[in-house]
Amino acid sequence: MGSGQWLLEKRSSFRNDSFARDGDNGVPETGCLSIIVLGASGDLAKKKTFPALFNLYRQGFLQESEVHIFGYARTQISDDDLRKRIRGYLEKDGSSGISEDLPKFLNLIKYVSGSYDSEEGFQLLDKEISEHEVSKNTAEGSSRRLFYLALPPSVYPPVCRMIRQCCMNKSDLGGWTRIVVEKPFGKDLESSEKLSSQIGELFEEPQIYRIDHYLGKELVQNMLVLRYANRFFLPLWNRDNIDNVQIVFREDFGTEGRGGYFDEYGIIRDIIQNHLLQVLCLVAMEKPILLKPEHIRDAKVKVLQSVLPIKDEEVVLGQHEGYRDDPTVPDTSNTPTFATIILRIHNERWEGVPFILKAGKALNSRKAEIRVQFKDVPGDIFKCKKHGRNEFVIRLQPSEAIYMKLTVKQPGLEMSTVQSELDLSYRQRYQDAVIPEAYERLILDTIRGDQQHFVRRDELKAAWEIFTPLLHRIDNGEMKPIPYKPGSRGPAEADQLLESAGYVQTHGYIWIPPTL
Ligand SMILES: NC(=O)C1=CN([C@@H]2O[C@H](COP(=O)(O)OP(=O)(O)OC[C@H]3O[C@@H](n4cnc5c(N)ncnc54)[C@H](OP(=O)(O)O)[C@@H]3O)[C@@H](O)[C@H]2O)C=CC1
Ligand SMILES: O=C1O[C@H](COP(=O)(O)O)[C@@H](O)[C@H](O)[C@H]1O
Repeated sequence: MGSGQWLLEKRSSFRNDSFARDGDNGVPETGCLSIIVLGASGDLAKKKTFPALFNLYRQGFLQESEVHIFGYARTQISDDDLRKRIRGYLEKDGSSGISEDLPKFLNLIKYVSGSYDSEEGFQLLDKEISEHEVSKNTAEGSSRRLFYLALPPSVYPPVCRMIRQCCMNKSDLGGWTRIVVEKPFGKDLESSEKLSSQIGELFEEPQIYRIDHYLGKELVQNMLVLRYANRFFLPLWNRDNIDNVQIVFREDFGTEGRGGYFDEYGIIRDIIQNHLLQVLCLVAMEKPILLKPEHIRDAKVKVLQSVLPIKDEEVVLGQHEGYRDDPTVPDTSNTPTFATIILRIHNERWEGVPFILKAGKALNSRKAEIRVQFKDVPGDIFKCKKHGRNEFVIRLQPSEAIYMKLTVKQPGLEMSTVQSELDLSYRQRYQDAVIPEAYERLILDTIRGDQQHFVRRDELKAAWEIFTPLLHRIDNGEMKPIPYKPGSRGPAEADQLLESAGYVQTHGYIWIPPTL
């Protein structure tokens, strides 16, 4: 077991309550905090992890007097080289005060170089962390160590082993050691379970934060509030009223230098099995007993376990033309860059309602949304059908909004009807609010010990159970993607599938986000 003492998190389930945060239960949440970004030389670290940490620092969540940030990777660079690499990404938002805050933040960052599977580098890392803890006069053991694995999953097992052997918090005086792991967590059920067991032998579940950054998005976090704090939705949210649900992710760019990674995984593993499925859970789950992480995650697991096996005829795969021109993508690649998949939930609430998950790269727009389409009005005396159905749309990005498409009387002397909307556009309604980046919020949760917005092991298993048979059929070449033009809507067959599932497109109506 090496020098690291086995440290269990000293948190009760009450501590996990998202409304019961720092300092509950006698666990000190102040004192030295070391955040270690492993894979600090990489893409995610510079684009997301360090900028999120900087934003937390600027808002006072990371105090200079107690926090230190360490970058760790194999690349041989100096502290200053790392600072230079990330500087441009931190300056990006250009808000006032950045020029004063930036040097102070960069000064908190130290870089340690070492391999991912030998003790030498991790012993050096431990020495640096300990020196920092001592310099802050932290009693041994009361410090907090957060390891963020911004690394390919192939190195998670050796890295976790090294952390465990060399870098754990040394005693049990109320501090903690936590690890954050990125998706994709495995490639199928078997590999994911193997990875879970390997990490599970080293860390307890409360120490493991499996991040899915969609769970940190403002309107994803709003989902349970909308559903359970508003009387209107309660009686409507079921098979009696809802005809179909779409959860859509579109990007108007391709794999952008990540072709090698993407080709190994494809759009289902990259977006659908994790991000869109997590959103589906929040749309479809039953009400949790309480707003505590374990109750919420229990409810999510339950709905995942009620998903029926995917039928081949309810899947359309696509690959955009030009995808294989990327030198890191094999000429014969069968990897989908687009997929529409219908999931069916076998329970009292959702029997017969298709949940249409759609994701694609190199399409005609960038957006992510949840679109709940209601059934036609029975005994329709206004001939509303010709205008389209009621829809409740949650626009996750860009331009966060919640709007409801409904039929109203056309203003004027005539009694005619028209499709309109009730619109809650965030930029207009909350003009002074700054919507935090998903990573920012989730990293703060890891520091606070709140696992509500992280994926539990059994949830991950249930998610892979749904997609593994389909993924294996694609990997074996039994299902082929249809070519589509970059900048298009994807294969026409996907729209046909939507129609056959019952989705009725509203013609002649486009929601235009209001401008100030
Ligand atoms: N980039 C993104 O936008 C997103 C990434 N993710 C996930 O985050 C994690 C990190 O992603 P990203 O930063 O893009 O990855 P990178 O490919 O940039 O890898 C990060 C670092 O890991 C080291 N590394 C790369 N390949 C290997 C390897 N085969 N063996 C050992 N070390 C390696 C490199 O550091 P060095 O050589 O210096 O040691 C590299 O700088 C991945 O799990 C990814 O799926 C999730 C969401 C979005
Ligand atoms: O996890 C990933 O997400 C991004 C999209 O994230 P968003 O927050 O910009 O919607 C995607 O581009 C990438 O392929 C995927 O790995």
